[in-house]
Amino acid sequence: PAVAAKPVPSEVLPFEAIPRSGHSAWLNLYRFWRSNDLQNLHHLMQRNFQNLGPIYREQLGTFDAVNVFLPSDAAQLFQVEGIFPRRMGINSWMAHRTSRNHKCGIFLLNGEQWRSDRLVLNKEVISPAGTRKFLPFLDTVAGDFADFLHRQIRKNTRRSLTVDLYRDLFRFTLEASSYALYGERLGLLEETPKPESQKFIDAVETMLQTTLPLLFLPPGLMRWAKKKLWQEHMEAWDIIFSHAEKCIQNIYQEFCLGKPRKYSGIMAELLLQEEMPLDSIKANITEFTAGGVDTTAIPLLFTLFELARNPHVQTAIREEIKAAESQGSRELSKVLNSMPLLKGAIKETLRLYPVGITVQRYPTRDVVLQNYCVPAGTLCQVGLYALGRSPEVFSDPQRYDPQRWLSKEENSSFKALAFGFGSRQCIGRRLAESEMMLFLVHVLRNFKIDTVSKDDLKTVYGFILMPEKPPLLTFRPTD
Ligand code: HEC
Ligand SMILES: C[C@@H](NS(C)(=O)=O)c1cncc(N2C(=O)c3ccc(Cl)cc3C2(C)C)c1
Repeated sequence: PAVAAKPVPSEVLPFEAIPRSGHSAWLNLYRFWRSNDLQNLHHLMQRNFQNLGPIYREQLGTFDAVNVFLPSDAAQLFQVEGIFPRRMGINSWMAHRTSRNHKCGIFLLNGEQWRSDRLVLNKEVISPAGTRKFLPFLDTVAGDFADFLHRQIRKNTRRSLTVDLYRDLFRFTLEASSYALYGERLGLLEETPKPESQKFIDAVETMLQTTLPLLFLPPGLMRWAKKKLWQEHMEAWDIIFSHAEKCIQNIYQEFCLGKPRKYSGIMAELLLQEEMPLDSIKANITEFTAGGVDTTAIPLLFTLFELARNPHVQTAIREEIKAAESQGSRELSKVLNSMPLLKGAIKETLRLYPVGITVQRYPTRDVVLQNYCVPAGTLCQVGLYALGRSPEVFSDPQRYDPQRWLSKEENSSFKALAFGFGSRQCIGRRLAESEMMLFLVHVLRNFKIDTVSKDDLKTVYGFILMPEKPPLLTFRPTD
């Protein structure tokens, strides 16, 4: 009998055939440095996708990655990430922990160590039950911020306030996340905040800024090639760790003197549970303290700007907030879940301004991306900036339209990737989302927000995506 002809699979192309950006690895790195182009990495990736197509390979010094941006390819990477998903390590951060003999938090851990810490932390930091417990703390701080703005306005004769909110937003996110983590107020929203906390905020910014130029260098080289930068980086880390150490000591001492009877923050719960050694709790709480400042403040600034230059969207969200509140004061998590448009605004901000511009994975087995064979162990990156602004993925991508997330279609299908995906996604996701939503509920209920410039904000990449110049915003009381 004739053998049935087997269907010919459209043959998968070899790995070496993937289009490449730039030239040799070291020449590329040199060009980046000389042209200070690292801060435009997100724009360069977008241009490479436009010129080379939906997949391309990039070599920068020792860094060698396959870049994709379509949701279907992100889904493929999720399928092969395994039970210990991995991102590229950060040499300068690891070097600091080793030299000071600090333990690493889950961001820097991998394998079994990562998984065992992550599973314990999930319960207090990202689970719905854990989130419900710290929501009231965030709500208190968001309310205090609205009062802080009212106090500033009363100082003016014109009953309005035009301000660069950049520094105030950093104080808000540090105040809010510290309250959720330690159950303690830092007092950053009062008239004279303690200089020590401002020093911490500045140290986080310096650390993030100095991370980028060191990112693509092997440890040995980075100490000598960029001596001054290296010292600045180490000093910033030492300030970060000493601040976190002080907060942790305070609560640990109180804990030893008598176990708190009611919920008093994430750190206290971790101490009570005794499922993690103290030095691991410290390492992770330090990551959360430092990781909870810029990452949440900057998207808030972008959201305020977009609501200021899209007054109709701002009004629609204000109506949604009033409607949600008129349904009587129910539990905070229920109130937040009855504001889909506000949630959509957060998603819209993170689509256009993704704080982390890529999600990285090492496939645990060979995977086919855009019909090319990508071997297991190859560093792959999903370009979130290109994804969020691609007309192939979002209709009318330039338009700030929270409504687009209310339709079933947009929500699923690997399009909202700003917090990553799977078991290794951002553990601070619920903390960040809740902080931003509660902040906007209190601010939008009390103030109308305006801005003069309607032009797009230029963005720069400094290990986090931020505005080149912070926008000037005007706040006027609504009543
Ligand atoms: C309180 C701490 C905290 C806050 C706030 C926070 N992050 Fe994270 N984020 C982390 C930690 C810790 C990790 C590493 C998680 C891991 O490796 O298990 C992480 C990882 C990530 C990742 C990588 C996820 C992946 O799948 O690899 C992304 C993307 C991310 N965060 C985005 C964000 C965005 C966007 C915001 C704010 C709008 C934010 N983060 C705010 C702590 C935070
Ligand atoms: C910006 C984005 N980059 S990412 C992870 O997507 O590549 C990101 C997202 N979520 C959290 C962070 N963090 C920080 O900012 C930070 C500072 C100091 C320390 Cl000790 C730990 C951190 C982490 C990694 C938590 C950074």
